[in-house]
Amino acid sequence: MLTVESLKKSYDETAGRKAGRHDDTRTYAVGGVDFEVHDGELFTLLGPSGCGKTTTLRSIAGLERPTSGRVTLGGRVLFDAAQGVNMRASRRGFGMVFQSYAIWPHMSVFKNVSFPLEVMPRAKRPGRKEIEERVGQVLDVTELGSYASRPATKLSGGQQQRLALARALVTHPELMLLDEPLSNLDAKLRETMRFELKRLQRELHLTAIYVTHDQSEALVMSSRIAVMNQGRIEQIGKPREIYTKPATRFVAEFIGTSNFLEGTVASVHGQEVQVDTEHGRLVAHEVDKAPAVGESVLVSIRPECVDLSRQPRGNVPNEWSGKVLTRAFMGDVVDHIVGVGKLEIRNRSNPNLSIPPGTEVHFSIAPDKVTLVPVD
Ligand SMILES: Nc1ncnc2c1ncn2[C@@H]1O[C@H](COP(=O)(O)OP(=O)(O)OP(=O)(O)O)[C@@H](O)[C@H]1O
Repeated sequence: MLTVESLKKSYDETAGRKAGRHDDTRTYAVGGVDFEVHDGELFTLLGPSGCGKTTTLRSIAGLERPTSGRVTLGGRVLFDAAQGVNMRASRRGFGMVFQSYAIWPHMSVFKNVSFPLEVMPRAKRPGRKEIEERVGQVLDVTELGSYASRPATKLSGGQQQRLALARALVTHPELMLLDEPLSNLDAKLRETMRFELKRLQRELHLTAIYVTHDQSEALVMSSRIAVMNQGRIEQIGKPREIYTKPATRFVAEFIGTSNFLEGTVASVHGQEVQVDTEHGRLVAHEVDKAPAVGESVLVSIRPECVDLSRQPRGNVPNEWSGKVLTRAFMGDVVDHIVGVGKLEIRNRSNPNLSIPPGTEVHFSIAPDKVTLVPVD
């Protein structure tokens, strides 16, 4: 539905002009990103502060003029640097919700939502009756129906956030652009709103681009995630893929926690790869892109895939032993740090298994949970 091709944005245009075409010394906030957003999808741009998420979103919205690249929506060209096309933001017809949800404080809840329809150009503006119907509908789906006549400022934070959403939805936008819309809410409300937003997006079959630096928010809500780092996309995939098969060290580190071991490939048989590390050999199964024998790789193992036990199991692959150094109880899970020589391996278990520091233990890792990340 939406296609973004080779999008670049530098805020440093004068340096670029001085440098000329062949010696570009500009710094790029977005350094060339490509992606497609499909119909009905919630597509997330995820990455640390300053990686270029907002700049990418604002470029799609028409609020920033990209330095180069092309943006199309269903075949309609919104921006094309080469052809000199740059459609005005107001003509792109997107619904936008930002971190500061900026509802209109002097208006009622109803008026906040009806206003965008009332100020539409005369040719497009719906009649009074249709306005009432459409506002009623979006207030219902955002569960604000019973607050219609209340002043907007007399709503809780979560309700104000839903109002911002209702106001963006009422114009029936083809695409919603959401920039950290939950970041002003307290932790508990943020969690509830994640599910509400996801429900709304599904029920209304909305297509949305969602910007966040919060990896758990991205994992919960997204159809697909693009992980960004320093103005570039490191990986695009479904949440489970991004989590279980990180393509780069950055992705593995940014999403969740992981144990990392450096190793060298000892053998490859189809999708089974044996890797020698300083601390012992590991076997990995279901390796999609098998590396070559002798190649350096980074092994990534999620803490919940480290299967800890007091007794050796024997007869299982990837079984190592060590000593518990630290134990941390976190309510629903317990983490153990196990020392293997100089290496520290983090395990995450059900709290039923709680082993005190100083205990000799054994652990194994199922070969399909051993992920090999190419060395950058
Ligand atoms: N108007 C501007 N003028 C100059 N530099 C800017 C401007 N806006 C953003 N930048 C720079 O561009 C880079 C990308 O910023 P951007 O806001 O897109 O990142 P982000 O990933 O959305 O970060 P955050 O999560 O902190 O909002 C940063 O280095 C930032 O300092």
